[in-house]
Amino acid sequence: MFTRRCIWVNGPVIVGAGPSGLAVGACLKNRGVPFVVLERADCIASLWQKRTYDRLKLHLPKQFCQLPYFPFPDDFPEYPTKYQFINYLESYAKHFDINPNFNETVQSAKYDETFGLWRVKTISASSLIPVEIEYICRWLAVATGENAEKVVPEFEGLTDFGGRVAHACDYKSGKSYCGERVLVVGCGNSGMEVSLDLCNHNAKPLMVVRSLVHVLPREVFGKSTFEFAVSMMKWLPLWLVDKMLLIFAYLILGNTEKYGLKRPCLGPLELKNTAGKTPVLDIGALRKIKSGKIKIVPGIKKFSRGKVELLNGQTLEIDSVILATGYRSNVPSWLKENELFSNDGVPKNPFPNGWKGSGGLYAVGFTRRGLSGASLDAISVAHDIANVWKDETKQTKKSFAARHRRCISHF
Ligand SMILES: Cc1cc2nc3c(=O)[nH]c(=O)nc-3n(C[C@H](O)[C@H](O)[C@H](O)COP(=O)(O)OP(=O)(O)OC[C@H]3O[C@@H](n4cnc5c(N)ncnc54)[C@H](O)[C@@H]3O)c2cc1C
Ligand SMILES: NC(=O)C1=CN([C@@H]2O[C@H](COP(=O)(O)OP(=O)(O)OC[C@H]3O[C@@H](n4cnc5c(N)ncnc54)[C@H](OP(=O)(O)O)[C@@H]3O)[C@@H](O)[C@H]2O)C=CC1
Ligand SMILES: O=C(O)C(=O)Cc1c[nH]c2ccccc12
Repeated sequence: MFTRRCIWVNGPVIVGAGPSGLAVGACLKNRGVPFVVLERADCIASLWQKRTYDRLKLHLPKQFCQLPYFPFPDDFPEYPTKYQFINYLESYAKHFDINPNFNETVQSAKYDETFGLWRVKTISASSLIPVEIEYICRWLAVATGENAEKVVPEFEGLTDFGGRVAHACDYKSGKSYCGERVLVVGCGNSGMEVSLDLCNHNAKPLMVVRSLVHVLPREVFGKSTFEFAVSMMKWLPLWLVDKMLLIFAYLILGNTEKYGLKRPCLGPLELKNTAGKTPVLDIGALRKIKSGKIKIVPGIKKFSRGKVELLNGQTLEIDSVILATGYRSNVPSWLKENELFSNDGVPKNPFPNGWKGSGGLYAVGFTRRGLSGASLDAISVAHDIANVWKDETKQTKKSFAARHRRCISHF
């Protein structure tokens, strides 16, 4: 049973209260534009609060991770812990007085051509009886993130496996895996860091590497690799910066291919830009791979009770499986639109041209450039909305009320 409500918003509706949603909210506050933030979870930054492991730290230096108009505290380390980052985001929301509507999942959003307005339908689970709400607004800012849903591939026989199977987003610590042989599927930053954490808790990780991967040292000669790349890109073409990164990686890490980690032909930054594949920034997993504490294994053929059969024909006994197989956007499941967003749920136009659609639609945080990309989007989006909002609110309140009434009676 549902009760129904309809709400007019005199400003944008922002979907998602992660760093992107908070950043665009803060930028709008600075310009005096009212808004509503809708969040499916019961807290801000749910990815960071609920779907990350305990020992996670930001892997880019802090100056690339702070949001607009509110710097990190001076005493933050170069790589803040997830708890420090969450505290910062809580202070951010408080500082800008952003109060999202929690436990409210957007089910659909559709542009109403007749009225030139967005109709955003949600289900709110805050009270005992779920409430269906329709928000009506001129602007819609999508901030649901590139990591909204976990990717769980299908594997033959996995249902017969019998042991514990978890996605990396549900992994907290290696403590409960102590002594176990754990198959970690995937070798992105999650797979590498989960494997390292398992090692540190005396578990025995076997990491599946089915294709090619760039592993870079997090620092080159005491300076962040990412920072070095960003400064070099001001002067040099991307391919040349990539070549330099690969030379440094070779000098510092050696030939990773020797350990089963073959590099793609495209350089790490070019691959990030074209395919969105993030290079691994190594924080110690490679040392464990070299010493044999993390074992690299090829792709999976199938599972059976307590066992995995690999593509090279080898069968291994394992106790548990962790799927570090990545994430995807959920935009196609609720946004009825196909101009700004592709079927994959990310903007069709690459950075820096993917933040604006038509009819007052915006995307924040889909640049494949992490938190710094989200901040840039937020500034552009708020600037754009604020200009139109000011013009439109100059119209008499009467005309707004009339539009609002007509639109609601239509509903
Ligand atoms: C483990 C991990 C570590 C990372 N580390 C870094 C790093 O060090 N540096 C960096 O720059 N980037 C990092 N990233 C990238 C990451 O994408 C950003 O840090 C950041 O979280 C993106 O913010 P966002 O607000 O766009 O998305 P999210 O943080 O995912 O927030 C989106 C919000 O939208 C909500 N939502 C989704 N669908 C709906 C719906 N239908 N209705 C209502 N609400 C909805 C979600 O509940 C969520 O709270 C990391 C990512 C992961 C997975
Ligand atoms: N410290 C930090 O700040 C951290 C940051 N992150 C960030 O979070 C985001 C997500 O990272 P992550 O979770 O690692 O996801 P990724 O998408 O980066 O990696 C997914 C991995 O899973 C593999 N995979 C997928 N399907 C299969 C399959 N069927 N069989 C075998 N392997 C498979 C992929 O292999 P293939 O390449 O062959 O498709 C790839 O190695 C990234 O942007 C990352 O940088 C994550 C962890 C820590
Ligand atoms: O951590 C992530 O997922 C990011 O997207 C951050 C990021 C943006 N550009 C990069 C280039 C190399 C490594 C990480 C990133």
